[in-house]
Amino acid sequence: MTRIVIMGGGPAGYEAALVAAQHGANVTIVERDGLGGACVLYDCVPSKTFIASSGARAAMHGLSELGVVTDMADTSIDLRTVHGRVKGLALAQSADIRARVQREGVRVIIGEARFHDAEPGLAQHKVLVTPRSGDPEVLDADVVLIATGATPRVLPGAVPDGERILDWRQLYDMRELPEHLAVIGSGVTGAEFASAYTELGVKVTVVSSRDRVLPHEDADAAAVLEEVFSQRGTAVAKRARAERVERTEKGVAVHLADGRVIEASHALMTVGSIPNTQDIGLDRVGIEPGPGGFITVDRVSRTSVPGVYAAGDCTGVLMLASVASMQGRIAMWHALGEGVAPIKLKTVAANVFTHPEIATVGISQQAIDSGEVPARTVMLPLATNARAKMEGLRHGFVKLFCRPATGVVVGGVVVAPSASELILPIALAVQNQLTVEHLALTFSVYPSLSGSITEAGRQLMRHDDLD
Ligand SMILES: Cc1cc2nc3c(=O)[nH]c(=O)nc-3n(C[C@H](O)[C@H](O)[C@H](O)COP(=O)(O)OP(=O)(O)OC[C@H]3O[C@@H](n4cnc5c(N)ncnc54)[C@H](O)[C@@H]3O)c2cc1C
Ligand SMILES: NC(=O)c1ccc[n+]([C@@H]2O[C@H](COP(=O)([O-])OP(=O)(O)OC[C@H]3O[C@@H](n4cnc5c(N)ncnc54)[C@H](O)[C@@H]3O)[C@@H](O)[C@H]2O)c1
Repeated sequence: MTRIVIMGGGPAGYEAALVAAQHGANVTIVERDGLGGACVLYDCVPSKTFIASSGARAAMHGLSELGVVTDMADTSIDLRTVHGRVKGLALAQSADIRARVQREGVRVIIGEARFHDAEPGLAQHKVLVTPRSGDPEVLDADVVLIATGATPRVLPGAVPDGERILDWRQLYDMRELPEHLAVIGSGVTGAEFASAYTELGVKVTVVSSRDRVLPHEDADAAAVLEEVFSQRGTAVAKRARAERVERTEKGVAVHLADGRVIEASHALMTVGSIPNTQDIGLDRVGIEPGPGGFITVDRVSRTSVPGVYAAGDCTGVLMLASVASMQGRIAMWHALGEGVAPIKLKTVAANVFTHPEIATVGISQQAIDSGEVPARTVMLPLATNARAKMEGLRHGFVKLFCRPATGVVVGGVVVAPSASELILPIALAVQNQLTVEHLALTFSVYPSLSGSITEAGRQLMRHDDLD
C-alpha cells in the first residue's frame, strides 16, 4: 500500500487526500490549524461569508427606483452577528471536511510537519510531525505532497497589531466597524474588502500602487468598479505605494513613498501573500525554492525531487482554491499511476467578489490587445439587457472572445451582481471548444442576464458573415 503524507490540510491537501484514499493508499494529513486550511478558516470562506452580508446591503441601493422605499441611512449593521456567522461557518465547514476525510480512512494529525530525510536523494522520505498535543513522531512516506499554502505578506513598516493595523485574518475580531478604513493594496483581496466595507457604509480609501484598482484583472471591469467606488464616495489613491503605516492618536497615518500621507481610523494590509515554505525542511530533500520562495512544479504537480509533489498556494501557480484542489488531485492520480491530464490553466474560471462581481475565464483582453492571441471580441453593456433594465442594474457588461477563423470561444468576462454564476456557460464553451454559433443557437431564458451571453455569440457570428 502506498504511504502518502500530506503537509497541509487546505483545498490542495484535503482534495488530494480524498483522491488518494479512494485509490487505496495509506494517507496521513498533517495540518497545523484545522482541516480546510487557511482557505476555510481565514481567507476564502470567511471573506465570502462577510461579503454576503455586505451584498445584502448593496442590494438595497436600487430599491427606491423599483418603488420600494427604504432609508439606507437607517439600516445598521450588527457586527457581532456578522462576525459570529463568519467564524461559525468557517469552523463548521472545517469540521465537515475533517469528518469527510476521516470517513474515507485518512489519518488526520493536527500539528506541524517538516521533512526529516537523513540526506537528499533518497527514494523514500521521512516527515517529522510535531502534534499540537502528544509526542513528535516520524512518518515514513513513499510520496509526500507539500500543500502548506501561504500567509499574509507583512510590510516591515506596517506590521499588523490587530487593533488599528490589520491583516485580513484579523478583521473579524473588530468590535465596531471602522470609521475610515484605508485599504493598502488593490489586488483581488484589497478590492473585495474595499467593496464590502464600502457597501456596509464605511468610509474607505483604497491605496493602489498602480494607476488603477485590480491591476491584474480586465481593465474595463476595473473601470466599472472604480465608477461604483466613486458613486459611493470611496476614494482611490493611485500610484500610491505605502512605505509605512504609523499609529496616531486618532487612528493611523499611511505614509506613501511620494510623501503623501493618508489619515484613517484603521489600515487593512492587503499587499499579497508569501508561501509557507521556509520551515518545512526543504533542504533535507534537496528542493531549492524558486523566486519568492514558491516551489516550482510541473503540470502534474511534480517537484524536482522524485516522490515529492507540491500543490496550491505554496507553488504560486494561480492562487485559487479551485486550482489548488485540482493540482492536489492531479498529484495523487499521477503518484498512484492513474491516467492524468496535465493541469490546463487557460480554462480556469475565477471571480472577484466585489459589488458588482467580476468573473473571467480563458484568454484575457490584455493578451488579445497585445497581439499575443489573435481573437475577435464583443462587449455588451448590461444596460442593453432587458432583464438588467427591469432590475435597475446599470453597472456591468458581458464580453466574449473567439478565434478569428473558427469562432471557437477562447474567453470571456462578466461584470454583474451574480457574475460568478453567469460565467459558467462561457467556461463550458472554453473548456469544450464550443463555437460562438453553439452559444448563439442555445436558448436562453427571456428575459435573463444570460441572454447577453447568447446575444454576444450572435454578434460574433454576424461578424463572421461580414468577414
Ligand atoms: C482573502 C482571500 C480570499 C480568497 N477568496 C478566494 C475565493 O473566493 N475563491 C478562490 O478560489 N480562492 C480564494 N482565495 C485563494 C484561496 O484561499 C487559496 O488559493 C487557497 O487557500 C489555497 O489552498 P492551499 O491548500 O494551497 O492552502 P491553504 O488553504 O493556505 O492551506 C494550507 C494549510 O497548510 C498549513 N500548514 C502550513 N505549514 C504547515 C506545516 N509545516 N505543517 C502542517 N500544516 C501546515 C497551513 O496552516 C494551512 O492551514 C482567497 C485568498 C484570500 C487571501
Ligand atoms: N475571489 C478570489 O478568488 C480571490 C480573493 C482574494 C485573493 N485571491 C487570490 O489570492 C492571490 C493574492 O491576491 P492579493 O490581492 O491578496 O495579492 P496580490 O499580490 O495580487 O495584490 C497585492 C497588491 O498590493 C500591491 N502592493 C504591494 N505593496 C504595496 C504597497 N507598499 N503599497 C501599496 N500597494 C502595494 C501590489 O502591487 C498588488 O497589486 C491572487 O492570486 C488572487 O487571485 C483570490
